[in-house]
Amino acid sequence: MGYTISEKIMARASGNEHVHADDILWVDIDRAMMDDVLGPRLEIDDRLREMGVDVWDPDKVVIISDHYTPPANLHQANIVKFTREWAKEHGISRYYEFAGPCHQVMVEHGHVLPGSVVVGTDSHTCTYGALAAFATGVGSTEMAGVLATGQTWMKVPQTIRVTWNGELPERVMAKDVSLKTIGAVGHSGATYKTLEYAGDTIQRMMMDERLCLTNMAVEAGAKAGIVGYDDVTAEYLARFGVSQRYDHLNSDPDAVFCAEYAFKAGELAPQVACPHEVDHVCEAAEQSGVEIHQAYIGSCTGGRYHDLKMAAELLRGRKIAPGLRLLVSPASREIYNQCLREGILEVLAEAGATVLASSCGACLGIHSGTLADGEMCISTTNRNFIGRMGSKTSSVYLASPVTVAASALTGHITDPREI
Ligand SMILES: CC(C)[C@H](C(=O)O)[C@@H](O)C(=O)O
Ligand code: SF4
Repeated sequence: MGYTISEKIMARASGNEHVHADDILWVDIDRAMMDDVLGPRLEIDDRLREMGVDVWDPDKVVIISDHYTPPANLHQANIVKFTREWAKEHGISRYYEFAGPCHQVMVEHGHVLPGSVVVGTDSHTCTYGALAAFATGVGSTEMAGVLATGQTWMKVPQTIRVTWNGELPERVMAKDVSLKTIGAVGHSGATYKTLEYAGDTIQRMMMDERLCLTNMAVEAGAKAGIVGYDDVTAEYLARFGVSQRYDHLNSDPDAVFCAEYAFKAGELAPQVACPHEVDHVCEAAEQSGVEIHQAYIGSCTGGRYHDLKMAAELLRGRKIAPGLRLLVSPASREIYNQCLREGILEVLAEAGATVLASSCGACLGIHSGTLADGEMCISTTNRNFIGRMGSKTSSVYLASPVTVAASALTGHITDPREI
């Protein structure tokens, strides 16, 4: 019998030759990531003091102040200050702020390696599975235990294999693949499972697109999202000087999956997730009567270089609808600078976009783009829960960057292939 990628990683991390889905194990943590919201300031500082222990290995810890940067008020400013000082006090040199949402900062600074086990105090930590790592979100109390011991217990997840084959049509992106998949699996259909993406469509996807898929695995309830290791992974890692190959990090042909889904990429149309559930998915064209007030291109799932480039290609030489606001937040300072150098931000700004700092702010409605009562937004983010981007009476549609750009042009939800 063969093994899934998750089983292979869990075996290595627990010091066993082989493990199987549903085994409960102690695993060694290769990387612990904390953000400013659920990081040191909550349980963690108190619990470590109570236990009288310090961080087990400061070199394995990364802290990123991203949700509250730039701070919108004194409360947020003091949280960032506390987080910064805590990192210094505990000898954690990998501390970032004003660098962008943590899940982009982690991958573009080489903090995630294939086959590693990563835990983070943010639910979208599963993003790093795009690099064939096993990565998952944990609560602050659990993180305190990890910081004290360098270990945590885990049940080896069963794996749902999602296969996409064929060529994606023009202006259909990973976000559409992700939404279609979550629509089929359901918002709790993958609870405590690994959602593994495979097939030739996925193999052809660049890393920016794969990161969008694994990021949203948790929106189907998954413990982890994962894509097997291949040349795309190797080339991405080469940027950080990683020349080692990890060719064993694919599921064996006879691995056991608890469920399998298969989709044809050629048949996929641009998708939207309607308010207020991520699995409330339909084709963008079916919602063309919905007028919007705000369009948002940003976040750890929709603000990468390829996302902004696709949006700019559609918006070049055009103007957004009068009265509508288009906000753009590149998913990191690196992406911001690259888009600046290549003229992508200029194209977006000339179309009428307001370019914001790289931050989580608008994604969860805590600063720079909070929605007012009754407002409608189309967004490249990953959650459309009630009140997610501001007022409890506002609504959010999730879509790909190119669908958001097309909708910003017309003022209503628009299939980008109509532009
Ligand atoms: C604020 C934080 C707890 C949260 C998360 O864990 O995911 C946020 O990043 C989100 O996207 O909802
Ligand atoms: S960008 Fe949005 S989804 Fe990503 S970590 Fe920040 S708040 Fe969460």
